[in-house]
Amino acid sequence: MTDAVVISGVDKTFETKGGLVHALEAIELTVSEGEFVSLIGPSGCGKSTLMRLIADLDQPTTGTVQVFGRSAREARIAQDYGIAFQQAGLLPWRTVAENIELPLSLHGVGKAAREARVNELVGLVGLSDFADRYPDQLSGGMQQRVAIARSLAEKPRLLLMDEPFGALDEMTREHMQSELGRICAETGAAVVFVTHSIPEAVFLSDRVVVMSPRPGRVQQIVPMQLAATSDRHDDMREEAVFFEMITAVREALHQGSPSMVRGVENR
Ligand SMILES: Nc1ncnc2c1ncn2[C@@H]1O[C@H](COP(=O)(O)OP(=O)(O)OP(=O)(O)O)[C@@H](O)[C@H]1O
Repeated sequence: MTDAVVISGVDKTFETKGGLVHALEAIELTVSEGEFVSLIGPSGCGKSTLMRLIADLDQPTTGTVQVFGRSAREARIAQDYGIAFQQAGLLPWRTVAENIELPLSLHGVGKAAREARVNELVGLVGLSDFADRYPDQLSGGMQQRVAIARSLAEKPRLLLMDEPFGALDEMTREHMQSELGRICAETGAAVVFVTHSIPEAVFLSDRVVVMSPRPGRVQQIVPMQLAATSDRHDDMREEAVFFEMITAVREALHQGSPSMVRGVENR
């Protein structure tokens, strides 16, 4: 089996008018095939930067990033993964259905198969009645759900998700977490997931990567001693072991300075 993501010795420095910003330092991280890994840490610790390096939207200053054994660049060209980032990034002149089917049409999937997949996906994200609307007719949370549906269109082996549920209300958010868990179990996709919510990270992940304040380093990797991600259900949110894992992640975050917890939600 080839690992989904291998990050070795990665540093990232930005040159700004105010001087050098050392965003990431000595990052080592491997995400196995089918594994769900969350990144959590204080605001500005480099979570989004790390995601952008994996997606080849930016390059490391030193070190390497591999995706399914290829360079990040080759993986991007081969479109080995689906992306859902904070900004929904929808095309305003395309309807919901047309946005979701875009990756499929780009890859020559036939009309009937595209329609069937889009129907499935709008149902999944609760937007069946909105398939013909345009993005500016939707709330921010709904736009985010369209972006999630689009990232899933091709059943990718790897999903890169940067706070995809940040704009959703709590009820929808928990629903989407359960759905994402189910989808990943079904498709065997590996996921790298950025969140500010400890319970969200715990509910979804096999392992939670706790990052330090800038320059972001991997401070601790906390394995979730819970049922397999494919067997997790909403009732788990009320179990003692769930709270134990929340405490374990919170304590890992607190290992840094007290300001560590800024930008991290306990809800
Ligand atoms: N293109 C850039 N140019 C200069 N500095 C940058 C750039 N991108 C990110 N940074 C800086 O790198 C650091 C890490 O930013 P990043 O957005 O990755 O953090 P984050 O952990 O995702 O934050 P948040 O939780 O607030 O979303 C920050 O200090 C940020 O200002």
